[in-house]
Amino acid sequence: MSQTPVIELRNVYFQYGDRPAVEDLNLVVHEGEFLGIIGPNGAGKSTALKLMLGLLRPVRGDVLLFGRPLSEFKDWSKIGYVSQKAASFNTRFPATVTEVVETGLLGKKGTWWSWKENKRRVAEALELVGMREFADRRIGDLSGGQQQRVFIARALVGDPELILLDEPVEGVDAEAQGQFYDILDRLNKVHGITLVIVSHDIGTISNKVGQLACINKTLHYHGSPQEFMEGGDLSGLYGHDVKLVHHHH
Ligand SMILES: Nc1ncnc2c1ncn2[C@@H]1O[C@H](COP(=O)(O)OP(=O)(O)OP(=O)(O)O)[C@@H](O)[C@H]1O
Repeated sequence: MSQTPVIELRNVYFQYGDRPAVEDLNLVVHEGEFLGIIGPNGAGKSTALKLMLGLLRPVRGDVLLFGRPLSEFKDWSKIGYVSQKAASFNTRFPATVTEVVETGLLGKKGTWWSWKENKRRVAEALELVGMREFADRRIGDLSGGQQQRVFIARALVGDPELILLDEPVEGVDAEAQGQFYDILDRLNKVHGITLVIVSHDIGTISNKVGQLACINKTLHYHGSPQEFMEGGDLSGLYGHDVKLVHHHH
């Protein structure tokens, strides 16, 4: 296993207008990890993810991907992203499942596969998320949980080493959430893909991930989910939301 972190945030600072969203944030993610990022509403979790993806540039501090500063990093095909917006996808959008997954191959600089190779990759990605039989269905005709699996397939189709997911199971029913986490677990354990997932749901996420990072502008905790749950006093961080902590299984 390589020692170079997959993601490294060093004293990262970001603000929208004059309101800081991320302050002095340090975070290291190693190859093969399954990291959950939690924190209260407006804590800067989505902002942190966008900083990792180069969608936002830090005002101060450094972001390194696979050991390279963001400004030098070009290997975007190594990274898949499932955005928060995927959950509020316009269900009247007329594309088929195959077409949605194919968009994950667009914009992958330096890769130009044949039509046949593209088809093979799409089929393989759909197979991995158990959605191959839905290939020709319209995305809008699927349930929320099935749509989310299609969005994972889209993130997977370029064969990434790292996938970042921003609250991907928001609004998805409990059974579909379970299936979704099973897929993530397999991608991580069997395929060795490093995963970073942002979630509101501390109770569920703590049972799924290997590492937990708790962010409220800056990093408040980084370690095992078990220790975090046993550690107790989150009131300083969560205020009235501490009740969520009792939701462990
Ligand atoms: N595009 C934007 N313009 C201005 N302010 C923004 C923008 N995006 C986020 N913010 C603000 O920055 C702060 C951090 O937002 P962010 O979405 O990163 O938090 P979050 O932890 O992901 O929140 P949530 O759990 O509610 O999704 C919030 O106060 C938010 O209102």
